[in-house]
Amino acid sequence: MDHPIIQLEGLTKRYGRVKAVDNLSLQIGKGEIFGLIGPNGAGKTTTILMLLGLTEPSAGKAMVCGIDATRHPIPVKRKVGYLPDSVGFYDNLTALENLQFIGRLNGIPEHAIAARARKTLELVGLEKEMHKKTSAFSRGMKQRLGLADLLVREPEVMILDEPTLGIDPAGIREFLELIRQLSRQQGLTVLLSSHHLHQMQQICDRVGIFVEGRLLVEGNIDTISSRLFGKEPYVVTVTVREDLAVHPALEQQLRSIQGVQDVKVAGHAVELSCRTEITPDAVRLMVQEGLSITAVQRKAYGLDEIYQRYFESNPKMSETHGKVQHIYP
Ligand SMILES: Nc1ncnc2c1ncn2[C@@H]1O[C@H](COP(=O)(O)OP(=O)(O)OP(=O)(O)O)[C@@H](O)[C@H]1O
Repeated sequence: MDHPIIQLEGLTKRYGRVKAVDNLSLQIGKGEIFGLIGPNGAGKTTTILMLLGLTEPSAGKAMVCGIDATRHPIPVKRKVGYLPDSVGFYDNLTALENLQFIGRLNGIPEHAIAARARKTLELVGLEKEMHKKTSAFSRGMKQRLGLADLLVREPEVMILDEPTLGIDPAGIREFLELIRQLSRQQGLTVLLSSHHLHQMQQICDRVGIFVEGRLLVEGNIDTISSRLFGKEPYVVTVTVREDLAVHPALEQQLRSIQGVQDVKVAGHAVELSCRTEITPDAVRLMVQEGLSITAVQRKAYGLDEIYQRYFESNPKMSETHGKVQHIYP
């Protein structure tokens, strides 16, 4: 990577006997959206705290925008905006007043504060609500205001910890889209920590999977997926209108198609596992048998499956021998 904005080298944090973060090395480039994924206690928050200079590492280094976060925490805080999972505001002030107050605290010149606060509220989609008191704000509106609170300081890096917690589904979509736009339009680097794998899949350019303080794998989701599941059979589910109990011969007919490894018939659906793409052959056969196809769905291996493979069944952990897998496209 040419110009990493975040550079972690051998970063380690011990709390007594617990290694909350264990020898973490990672680089994140300008404008990237990077997702930190892992079960509770994996070390995500501790990593964030070290990046912000709020916790001192036991070993290793965290550099942000070329600044050592441990030695120079104050200049780092000027470059990094942190959105915790829940943000507090002065309830008796309006959104605009809250933001102006934050601007003043952060040394924005008085003549520039009002215009910058308004512009930022427009950017996060709160232009209509800027004169409302924040006591009347919903959770989603508060998260947007949290984002504005961070953006008004014009950071280079945004660190967001579970930013969509408690927001409704439509609000989540809009919020994620907003983060993506900000990153793309302003070249903002985003570090996102979340347990919501679907959301992470939608928004992240790269993810890192943590467990017990160690980074097990990092890379682009599609690339990790094809590495992990590239040799798996294709799994296709074909659904029909008819009850397949009255077609007892179908299973055997499908098994005779070349490339088919397994066939499971249940109710109105057939699940085919195959070495090659045989969906057209299977569908043709089923139509010839007089069946009415209502859906054909190929199994996709996304972040959910990757996560499951890494922790819940855990088969790959021993193969990594404690080394991180850097997976490049
Ligand atoms: N101040 C502390 N004192 C002692 N142990 C701590 C402290 N902070 C974190 N830990 C321990 O460090 C480990 C990593 O915790 P951390 O909060 O970084 O995990 P996390 O991945 O952010 O988890 P979550 O998803 O629950 O937020 C855990 O075992 C935790 O108990």
